[in-house]
Amino acid sequence: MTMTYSGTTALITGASSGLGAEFASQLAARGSHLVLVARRADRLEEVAQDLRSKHGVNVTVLPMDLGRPGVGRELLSELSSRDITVDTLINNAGFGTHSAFVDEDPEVIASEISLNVAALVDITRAFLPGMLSSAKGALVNVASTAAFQPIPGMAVYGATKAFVLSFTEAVAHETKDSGLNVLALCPGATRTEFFDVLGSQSAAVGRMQTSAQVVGTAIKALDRKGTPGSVVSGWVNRVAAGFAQRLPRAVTVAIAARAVQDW
Ligand SMILES: NC(=O)C1=CN([C@@H]2O[C@H](COP(=O)(O)OP(=O)(O)OC[C@H]3O[C@@H](n4cnc5c(N)ncnc54)[C@H](OP(=O)(O)O)[C@@H]3O)[C@@H](O)[C@H]2O)C=CC1
Ligand SMILES: N[C@@H](C=O)C(=O)O
Repeated sequence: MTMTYSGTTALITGASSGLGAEFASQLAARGSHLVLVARRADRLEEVAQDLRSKHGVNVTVLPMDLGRPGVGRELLSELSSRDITVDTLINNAGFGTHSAFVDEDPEVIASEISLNVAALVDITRAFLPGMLSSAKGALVNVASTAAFQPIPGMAVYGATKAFVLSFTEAVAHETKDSGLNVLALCPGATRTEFFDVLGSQSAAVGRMQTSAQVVGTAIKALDRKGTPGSVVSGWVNRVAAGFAQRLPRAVTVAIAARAVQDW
């Protein structure tokens, strides 16, 4: 059953680059109006202008730092004041850190948890009631294959993504009869600005996918009758995630420690 996005509105966090910009592009191509959020206003405007002219959809740009308490309510009241109702929410903004935990900067890891976990939960809580009553859209939370095992060298990042996966699958179950499709998207290494922000390319495990492949996986999963609570992008990543869930925990930690290099 193909989802109909035409005439609905999607709020996408982290839409100034990478997977967020690609979600914006694929949803606009299906006729969805957009609300784009991230910190870099110029990059959001570039994405917005391109999609307005290609697809004739309404695109609202909200430059905002989401790594602060209360962002869910702030976004909701800003959009209510503009009479914009959100049918689809793509919680995509996030970043990673890569070093031994003892060497991590306490302020940076606090921001990482605020953005990857606290903001995602807060924004979901703020918009879920409206999305449940609309029942025309989807909630997609971007987790990672990092969610399937502890990752020495990326301890905080892996834990934030394990949270996102667990949280989203639980919400998917709670809302399964509501008409809202809820999905945790688990990409493996993907060619975006993620590894530049991380400051290391050696944390990329396996063959890189493109943003188009990863977002295509999510859109396809949402189109399926009986959308799963989570989906892993790419068959190699699916096999690896399957092993990670079946092997003894000590073995998966040791494998992850070797796979993520230079920490
Ligand atoms: N690339 C990969 O290999 C993988 C990525 N992921 C996940 O995918 C998601 C998207 O990352 P990806 O596209 O790869 O990386 P990018 O670095 O390209 O995109 C990250 C996005 O998040 C936004 N962002 C970062 N910090 C904030 C903030 N404080 N407030 C608001 N927006 C913010 C950035 O915009 P701006 O700087 O303008 O604020 C940007 O739009 C993340 O959750 C990441 O963990 C998961 C698995 C693999
Ligand atoms: N899964 C990616 C990040 O989330 C990675 O391979 O590092």
